Amino acid sequence: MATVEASSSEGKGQGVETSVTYYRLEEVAKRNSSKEIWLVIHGRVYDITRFLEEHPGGEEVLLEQAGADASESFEDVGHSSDAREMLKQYYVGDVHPCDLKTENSGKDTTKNNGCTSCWSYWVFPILGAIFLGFLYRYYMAESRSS
Ligand code: HEM
Repeated sequence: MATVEASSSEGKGQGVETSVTYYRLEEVAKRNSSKEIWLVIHGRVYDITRFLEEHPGGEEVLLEQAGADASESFEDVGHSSDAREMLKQYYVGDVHPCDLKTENSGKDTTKNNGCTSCWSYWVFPILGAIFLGFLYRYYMAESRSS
């Protein structure tokens, strides 16, 4: 079982113990039988086995997403805030951080493009400021000479 237990309990009697279980995507992918269905929504892992028959949208759509990342299809439907609230009951853990990284680097090409172009966010304002500085000095020199 490829789970990592990340416990950050603050000690006995002090607030709620917060422990997160991380699951690798390959492990989630195995839970795709009618006996056990897990899926991922926004980096969180849900065991929706007991929810299958209750789902207002039907079993079929959930079975299609079994063991996979259903974030997109979940959002496409435009689920209500009640539906989002329901998710909490089925939460079992988070996707392992290593899998979150590969997800981004593999699919999100805009992120790379964003990084290569981010220098423009500070270079252009600086050049603009220098230009305005020169302009100001020029006008000051002009007004003094006249
Ligand atoms: C554990 C995750 C999910 C929960 C708790 C959930 C919950 C709900 C609820 C409460 C509704 C009733 C309408 C609403 O309140 O928004 C609904 C409708 C629906 N859901 Fe889900 N859902 C889940 C996952 C999914 C996924 C992965 C799909 C994939 C396509 C899906 C497809 C639908 C559809 C098609 C409807 C019917 C929408 C309609 O009739 O307008 N749901 N769901």
